[in-house]
Amino acid sequence: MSKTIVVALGGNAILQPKQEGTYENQLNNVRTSSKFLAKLIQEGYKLVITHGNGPQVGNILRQNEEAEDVVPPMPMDVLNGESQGFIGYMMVQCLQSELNALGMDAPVVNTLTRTQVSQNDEDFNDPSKPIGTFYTEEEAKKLQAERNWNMKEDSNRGWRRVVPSPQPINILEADTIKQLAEAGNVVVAGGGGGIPVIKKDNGEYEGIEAVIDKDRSGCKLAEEVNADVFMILTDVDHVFVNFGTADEKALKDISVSELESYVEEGQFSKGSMGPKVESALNFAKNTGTSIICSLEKVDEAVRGNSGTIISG
Ligand SMILES: Nc1ncnc2c1ncn2[C@@H]1O[C@H](COP(=O)(O)OP(=O)(O)O)[C@@H](O)[C@H]1O
Ligand SMILES: NC(=O)OP(=O)(O)O
Repeated sequence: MSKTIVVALGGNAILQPKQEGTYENQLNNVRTSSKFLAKLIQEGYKLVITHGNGPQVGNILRQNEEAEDVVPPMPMDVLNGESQGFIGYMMVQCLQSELNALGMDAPVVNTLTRTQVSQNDEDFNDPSKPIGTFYTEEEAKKLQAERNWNMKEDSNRGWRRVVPSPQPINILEADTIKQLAEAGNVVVAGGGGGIPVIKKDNGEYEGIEAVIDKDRSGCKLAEEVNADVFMILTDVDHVFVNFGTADEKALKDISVSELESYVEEGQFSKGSMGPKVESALNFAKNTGTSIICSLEKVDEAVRGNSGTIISG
């Protein structure tokens, strides 16, 4: 039986920090990403793809705020839903066309996905999720003072607005996603970490304003669909220790306990590599193999020849 891989595709793969952010920019990036993802399908893996939305949801939020005098702004859970539709649409178009070009006829579907979170999550008091574009420190401090935005430095790449990012508890559509994948569909799901919802006392779900980290929700999704492998695709070939210093060292094959000791040293930053390592560790501890690698080397990594490969 063919193995199932859940892939979490980095926001960088859809919109790079230095790009303007036009539809054409993003469509081209998704087209390129699809070529790499199609290799996994060509090799016979069942694929569930989740993706980031940090740049996009930040831009949609900005559009809502700038136009608030003429169009009523929508809450952030709705904006997450919009970004799932927008990015999911591009992924379905590009991946389907790439598969057809390779002579494969697997249907590609995008599933609107909700992720349950807790309204008591500590990130609501100290937001950590960077969204939207990058600013200089001076611009960031001005925006913080004038617009009351919460601004933080993002992995030495500049300053960004941050919003609450609660831990995912449960992927509400997981069973449907699993059935779709088992039936031979390529499934795009849980985009932007899923639409954050809380469960009320009467058992109903209600949206809450936040952006869930897609690596964390991707791990939950991988657990809930019983994936064999959880791959986090980003723009670096490996996880590094002493990242950005003269002593930096790439991690290749690594055990859970060794990687945990680097986490305890504080090697991985909160808004970028931290959640990836945390999510990869959780999956490797409880379920299967985790791989953090670059999108471009995804097929090498799945064969064990690139990336940081974490096993129990
Ligand atoms: N220890 C580390 N090892 C590798 N990359 C790191 C590390 N710490 C921070 N990074 C940064 O994390 C970035 C990837 O995180 P992020 O931009 O959030 O990814 P994505 O958008 O692809 O999900 C890399 O481009 C790199 O600059
Ligand atoms: N939601 C999310 O994790 O987005 P990015 O990967 O773009 O930060």
